[in-house]
Amino acid sequence: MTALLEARDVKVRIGDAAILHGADLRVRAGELVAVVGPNGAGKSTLSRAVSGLQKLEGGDVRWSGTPLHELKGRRIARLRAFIPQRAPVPAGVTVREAVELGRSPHIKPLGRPTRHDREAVDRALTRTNVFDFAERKLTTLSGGELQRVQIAVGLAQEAPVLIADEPTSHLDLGATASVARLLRGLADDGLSVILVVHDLALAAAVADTVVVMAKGRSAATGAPRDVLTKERLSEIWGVDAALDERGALRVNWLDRGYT
Ligand SMILES: Nc1ncnc2c1ncn2[C@@H]1O[C@H](COP(=O)(O)OP(=O)(O)OP(=O)(O)O)[C@@H](O)[C@H]1O
Repeated sequence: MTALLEARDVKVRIGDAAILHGADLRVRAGELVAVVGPNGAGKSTLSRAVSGLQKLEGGDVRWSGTPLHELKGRRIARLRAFIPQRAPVPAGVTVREAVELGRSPHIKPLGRPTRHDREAVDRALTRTNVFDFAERKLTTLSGGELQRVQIAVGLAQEAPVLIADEPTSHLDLGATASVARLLRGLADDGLSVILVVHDLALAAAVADTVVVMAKGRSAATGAPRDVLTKERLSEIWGVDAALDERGALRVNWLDRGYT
């Protein structure tokens, strides 16, 4: 099957620092890919670079076969929706108004939203279970509600690939599970999802494919069980941990042999 995104040997330099120097990322239709790795490994930079939000120094990035540099503005916005780690929460804006902004790649400058645009917004509000508070201001929402709204903004864009950068990083367990179920459900429905995430237990539970980033490179890619091995968890994160027979992450939190 053709990959919707195929990124090879991605290189990014910021100032004097080589941030990425050989990262690969690929996603197929209906696949949920989790990008994991320690702090500073380059996960966010990779997700931004393949999305066209961070200048590339090298590498080959293609969306449905088209090189990224040929995809400007509305064209790239129709191929991928990017949900940033810290999306702005402007005062006075309602949930519905925020989600309507997700339609902007489809509405001509000075054009008016069509019936299809309004339906796409309603579908996104419903799918993320935020329809009931669509008229509330963003500033009144809990962290979990706000994150589901950000996903709704992405869904309203109706792009075949959704990229979410750490959508669960500030959420409690219940809100995290809700976002995890939502993203898995979207992938089961055929959307491609790239999830940048620290939580290895979550990645192991929901992902079809895990990409491990370390020191600016993609160090391993494959099914969670093949990639999140005891040896790799020890080598890259310095912890004694492994997936159990059901694929759940078990961590030996207090092992004195690891510092
Ligand atoms: N604008 C920037 N200027 C300078 N350095 C940057 C910039 N953006 C990122 N970096 C550096 O690039 C490296 C990778 O950052 P990145 O945010 O991609 O990592 P990450 O794996 O997502 O980390 P975390 O899990 O902590 O969010 C870090 O060392 C970071 O300090």
